[in-house]
Amino acid sequence: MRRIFLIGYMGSGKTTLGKAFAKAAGLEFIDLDWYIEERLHKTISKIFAEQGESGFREVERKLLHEAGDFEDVLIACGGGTPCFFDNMDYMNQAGDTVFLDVSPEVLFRRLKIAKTKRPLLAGKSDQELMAFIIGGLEKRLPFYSRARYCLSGERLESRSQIDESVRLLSALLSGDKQIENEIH
Ligand SMILES: Nc1ncnc2c1ncn2[C@@H]1O[C@H](COP(=O)(O)OP(=O)(O)O)[C@@H](O)[C@H]1O
Ligand SMILES: O=C(O)C1=C[C@@H](OP(=O)(O)O)[C@@H](O)[C@H](O)C1
Ligand SMILES: [Mg+2]
Repeated sequence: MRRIFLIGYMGSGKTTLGKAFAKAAGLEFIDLDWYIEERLHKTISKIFAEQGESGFREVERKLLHEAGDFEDVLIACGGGTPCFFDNMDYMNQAGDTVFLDVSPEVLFRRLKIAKTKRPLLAGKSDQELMAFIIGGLEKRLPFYSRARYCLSGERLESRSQIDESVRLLSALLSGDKQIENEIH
């Protein structure tokens, strides 16, 4: 039985790489944000607007546990998932956790064009967005760094880069020490 949790900042590529890796590995793919939206019949932005961030975090925790019961699954978390309650402990005991590591500059480039669906970023100017990413990463790294594995998520911009990252993740999870040396 395999259960993999992908974690990392917004825009690090959890959804993109998770979907591609699950397909290649024959695992079910669950994007936690999409799962929440389906179960509640509401967008993430609507949940934030109606229940505030604390309401969203309660729902996120509950549905993380629900999805975390499934077997042979890859779960792409939301950027904040590991940073609330005992979610990181839960994921580390339920399966393999992988932190997708991406620099603030690359996150900025990706998130600049994908702000609207992310309520924490909506309406921010370029300067505010960059400051928010740097500050957010600083606060969240202590949680992200508790993942069992770490992989660079910088190269996910084309089909061939995604395929290569799928290969690297597969080698990392199968215990290839050389890959661990390459990425650290
Ligand atoms: N080729 C690309 N060029 C620029 N941005 C991209 C490209 N592919 C994806 N993105 C953006 O980068 C972000 C990262 O992808 P995603 O998998 O959604 O990250 P996460 O799930 O970690 O937030 C997405 O918001 C997406 O819109
Ligand atoms: O970082 C965060 O706190 C969030 C990240 C989002 O997921 P992605 O990381 O997939 O964008 C989503 O869960 C919500 O908007 C909050
Ligand atoms: Mg996502």
